[in-house]
Amino acid sequence: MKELLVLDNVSCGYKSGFYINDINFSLSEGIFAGIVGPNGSGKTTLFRGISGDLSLHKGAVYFEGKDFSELSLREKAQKVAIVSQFTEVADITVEEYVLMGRMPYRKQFQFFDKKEDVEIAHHYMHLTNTYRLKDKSMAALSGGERQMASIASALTQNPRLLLLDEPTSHLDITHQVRFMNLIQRLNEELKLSVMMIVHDLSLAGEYCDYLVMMKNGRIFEKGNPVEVLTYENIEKVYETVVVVETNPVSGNPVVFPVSERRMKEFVEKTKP
Ligand SMILES: Nc1ncnc2c1ncn2[C@@H]1O[C@H](COP(=O)(O)OP(=O)(O)OP(=O)(O)O)[C@@H](O)[C@H]1O
Repeated sequence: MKELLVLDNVSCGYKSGFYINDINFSLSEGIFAGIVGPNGSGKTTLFRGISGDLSLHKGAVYFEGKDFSELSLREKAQKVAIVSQFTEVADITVEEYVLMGRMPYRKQFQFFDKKEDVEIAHHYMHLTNTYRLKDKSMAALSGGERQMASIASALTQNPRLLLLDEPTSHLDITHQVRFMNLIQRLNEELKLSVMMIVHDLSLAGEYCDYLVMMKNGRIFEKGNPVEVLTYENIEKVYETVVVVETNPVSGNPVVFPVSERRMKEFVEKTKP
């Protein structure tokens, strides 16, 4: 399959000290990829390096074979859309906010939204169940609703790759699963490639084709969920005891935490 995104020995970070280093992986077109790793391991920094928000200290990011840093802002926005963890919101309506996703397609001196842009925005608002909030102010939405409006806005950009920074963090389990199913459908039906930062390892295992596991600014492991989500890898990276089982329906790995007390009892019971 064609390679969409290639990270070649990427290093980037902040003057104050934190850097991600030696990042190498490639994503094929149509992939649903996940980034996992503990708090502070560099997942968001990696996203910022890919999008060009942070300049690279070393290495390069290639998108469809071209050096991504050499594309114009407009070209970048037509290829990659990012939904970040904390969306800053102005006091504008949900519809106005979602329509902002069409900016990269506006012609110079085009001051009004074209009918086609409004249709595209409404289509994605229906898909994300945010059309009902169309006239509400972004500032008056719940965290989960705001996240869905951000997704709608990102989709109206018609990107080739959607980068999602912890999109399920504000959602209850019903909405988490609904959201992941929606992204899975978009991935399959629109051939939209997706890379998502996911904290819930079982969700990552169930939905992603490919995982990159980060630790202290480096890739600890990459591959399919079965290769990456082993209890040995998780214990080394998260310094937490877990049990990994196989989901009987999907065959994907499911990760269970084990409390300190139960672990002690288990060790006592199984002592020879
Ligand atoms: N703007 C910044 N300036 C300086 N340091 C930063 C900045 N943003 C993040 N960092 C630091 O870089 C490190 C990695 O942060 P990053 O946000 O990439 O981690 P993460 O894996 O996404 O974490 P989380 O799971 O908590 O969101 C952290 O130690 C953080 O404090």
